[in-house]
Amino acid sequence: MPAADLEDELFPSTPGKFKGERNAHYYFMNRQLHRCFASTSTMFLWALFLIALTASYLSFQSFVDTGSRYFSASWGGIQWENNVRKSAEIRRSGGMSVLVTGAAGFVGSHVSLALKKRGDGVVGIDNFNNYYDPSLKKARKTLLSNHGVFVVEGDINDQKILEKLFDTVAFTHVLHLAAQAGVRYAIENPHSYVHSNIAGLVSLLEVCKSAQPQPSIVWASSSSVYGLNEKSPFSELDRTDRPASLYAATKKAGEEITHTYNHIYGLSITGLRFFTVYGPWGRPDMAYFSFTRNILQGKPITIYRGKNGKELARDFTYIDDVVKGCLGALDTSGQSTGTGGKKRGPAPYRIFNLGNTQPVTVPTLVGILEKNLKVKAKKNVVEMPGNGDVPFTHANISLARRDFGYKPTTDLQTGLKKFVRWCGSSQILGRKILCDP
Ligand SMILES: O=C(O)[C@H]1O[C@H](OP(=O)(O)OP(=O)(O)OC[C@H]2O[C@@H](n3ccc(=O)[nH]c3=O)[C@H](O)[C@@H]2O)[C@H](O)[C@@H](O)[C@@H]1O
Repeated sequence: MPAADLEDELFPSTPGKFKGERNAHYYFMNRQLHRCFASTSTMFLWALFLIALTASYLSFQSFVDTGSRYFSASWGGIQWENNVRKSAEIRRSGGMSVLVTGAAGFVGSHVSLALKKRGDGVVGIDNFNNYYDPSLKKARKTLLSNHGVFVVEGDINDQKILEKLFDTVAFTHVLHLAAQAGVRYAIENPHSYVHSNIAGLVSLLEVCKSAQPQPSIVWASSSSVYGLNEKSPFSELDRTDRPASLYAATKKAGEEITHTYNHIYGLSITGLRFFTVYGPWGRPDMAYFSFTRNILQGKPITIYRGKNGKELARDFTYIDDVVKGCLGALDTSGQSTGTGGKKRGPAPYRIFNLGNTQPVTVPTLVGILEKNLKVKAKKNVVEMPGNGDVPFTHANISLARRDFGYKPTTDLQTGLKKFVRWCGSSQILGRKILCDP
């Protein structure tokens, strides 16, 4: 290598260095231009190369997406459509075809079964998330499938799947139960509440408002919307603007959002405020269920206590009573009035409490479990952490009684006895997966 070149390599020149020497300056400019062009063309080639690389990556991605959609789609296709249509078939005069969201959930599976048994058409949708053991949800799905109810695996945030369902079946009703449940979990995972209870709800309502014909909608609100309300029993006319948890706030938001869709698009809306629903096939995250499991496993349970040592109380409501309430609400929902996404007249907008009207304290609940399980609980009594709980709930149910004859008949003693029996039965998951040590 010539010395000058070597020098250039070792000490890269700057324009200022050669200012006084004309030749050297030209020589230098030449070299710079040459370099500049050389580097521009190299850059150009690199750019071309990168563009080609990106293009081939994108087309590969779209191939993979199309391929995986084609090969692994859990919905769509002739067989799938046949399953949906068959499941939605109405087998009684004056019957309904109902899309049940959250059908593999606790309340969803019970109501789906009850609808099917009386001859209504039912199609379920559920995202089988892992908020609690999804094997319980799969087991509920199997139970439903054995009774002719098809449950589609999908998320209510996916409007395409919802549109496909409405393209396949002209649902007369939607029973919307899919939600992120649980009061205290909102501290850990606030976004899941917004995702399911707000975004998911809007996604569903968007599809319902455009459906031809529009379905009537019955959906699950919650007793938690009463929040810090102290007036007892809770009436639908009481204040619900002081939620104590994000869960409650999203359910309250749901009541407002559904009102908007009723007002603008003429969707018939019925919101049901469930009061701590319990029973067989229930949710393992709820106190009665987790207490049962811990007592059976010899583990301690934590009992929360309110201010000044006051015992917490809930208007625990047995699942069969809630099922009757859901059927009553569906039967009396009235029709939506919109077509082509436009309201043609006023449509019903209703809200009902579905409670038991007999609040029971948490220590009493534990006592009943101990009696049924024949095991003493190891109790840790602690002050209620400020994570969303309210001290008590108590439903006034006169509206639901007046409008569809809602009348709960199962007290906590009887209901927990049935739950414990379910837990102990061998042919189902209850004892094996969820209750056994
Ligand atoms: O009524 C409702 O709307 C709500 O009812 C239940 O919420 P919650 O009443 O809090 O039911 P549990 O989680 O079973 O708790 C029942 C009672 O046991 C207490 N508890 C819970 C857990 C625990 O470890 N210890 C304990 O003392 C709670 O503070 C509460 O007073 C459901 O989990 C919600 O999804 C539903 O919306």
